[in-house]
Amino acid sequence: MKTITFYQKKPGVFRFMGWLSYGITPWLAPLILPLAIISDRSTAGAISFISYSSIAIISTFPDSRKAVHSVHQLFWGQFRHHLLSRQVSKRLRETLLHAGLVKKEHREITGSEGRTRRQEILHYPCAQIHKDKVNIYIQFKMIPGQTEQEWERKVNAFAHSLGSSLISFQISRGIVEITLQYGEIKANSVTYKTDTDHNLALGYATGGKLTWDFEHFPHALIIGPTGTGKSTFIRNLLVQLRSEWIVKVADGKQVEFTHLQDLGFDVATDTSGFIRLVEEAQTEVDQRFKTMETQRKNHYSQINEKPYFLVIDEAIYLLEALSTKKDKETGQSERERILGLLRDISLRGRAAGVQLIMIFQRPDSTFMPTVIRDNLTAKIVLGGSETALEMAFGRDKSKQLDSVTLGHGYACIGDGRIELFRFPDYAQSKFLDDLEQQRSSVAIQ
Ligand SMILES: Nc1ncnc2c1ncn2[C@@H]1O[C@H](COP(=O)(O)OP(=O)(O)OP(=O)(O)O)[C@@H](O)[C@H]1O
Repeated sequence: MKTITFYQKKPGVFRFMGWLSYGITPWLAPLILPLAIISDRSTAGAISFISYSSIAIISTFPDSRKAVHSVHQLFWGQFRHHLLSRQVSKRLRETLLHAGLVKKEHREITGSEGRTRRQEILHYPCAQIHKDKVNIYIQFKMIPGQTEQEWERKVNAFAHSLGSSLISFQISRGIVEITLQYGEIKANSVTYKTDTDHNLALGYATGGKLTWDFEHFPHALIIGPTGTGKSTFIRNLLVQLRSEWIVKVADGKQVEFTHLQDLGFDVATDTSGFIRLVEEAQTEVDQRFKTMETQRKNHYSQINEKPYFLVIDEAIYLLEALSTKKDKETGQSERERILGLLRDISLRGRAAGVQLIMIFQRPDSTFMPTVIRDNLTAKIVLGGSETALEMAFGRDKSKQLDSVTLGHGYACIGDGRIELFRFPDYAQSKFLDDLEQQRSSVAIQ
């Protein structure tokens, strides 16, 4: 994280010249040093010439060019950093002034000729500014006499003046903390899980990696209309599921995950397979509960069980295909029965370590009754469709969300904040290669 200096007054030209000279030091040094040290001008000139020629020759080789470039960056970067501090400070000073957050003091000043004039002195709040590749973090110390309401009313002005979006804002004990996002969230690399912790990375948010702690916030609901990168996102999740964990996949589209069968995964592609996976998962919940009861334990890890994932892709296709004809004996249709089992898993799965990951192309309350939806505590919407956001996060919260581009989504874990995040593009072929490699390395061990 870099620190940006906040100049309460416009820095003078000498400071600018000072930083500029510092910035070009590596380029001036071969000229100035020989002239300063050697009295014979022609010898000094020859040394300078040799030094510059050597730099030019060195720069033709890629490796040594890198070294020359990093020396240049070391010095020039400081000058650029000064320019950035000037620019940011200027914008902040203007914003603070227009927002009325500056204390003005008037003093009578008597000149040498004995004439008195009034001078306005501006007192800006002290500020600490830091930045990383995505965010700017500003911390202001309120001037005594200012109120929190005065700052609250003006907080958006800081985002506008720095051309960023407001991520968070907080006031406590006279300290105002503002986080602004100015850069694009980068999500270039797929996350491979190397630890055994019970969490999965969803992607990258403004504060860094966004992780889903599935132990505390069980089950995920993922909604993404076609073409929003749903399958890509799921690949990013699946690759993190450790090989000792139990993973079952119901593939409603019958294309996306069928290849996983070749790698030993239990994949169902038709209705009967889907029914089997749901029944098995629910039986697993029952059995784990029974074992926990007999052993007087209250968590699946205490009975040496591993996390169990039932991933249901394009759940609507699978649920739609289930019969709605009521059974004479039970009075329940097949669809109602399966929804009942899913509801049970969603309710009791946490303690048993059985997780549901349900993926929908379109939100539909028939196939996602509120009672199940509410128990899927990690909610993820890809592509930002209005209805999908509304269904996942509620009308009030979703109103504030902008539409997003491909590769982005919104996630809300538990009752937390809705976070904009980005996930990496991850081709099917690379995903299958990665899984194959993971499986073979486990086999070798
Ligand atoms: N994070 C990303 N960044 C850039 N491009 C992406 C990203 N995710 C997906 N894409 C691209 O978007 C296209 C659609 O991706 P994907 O097939 O995962 O979407 P989908 O929602 O599953 O679509 P469908 O429902 O039609 O299968 C692909 O060409 C993919 O390369």
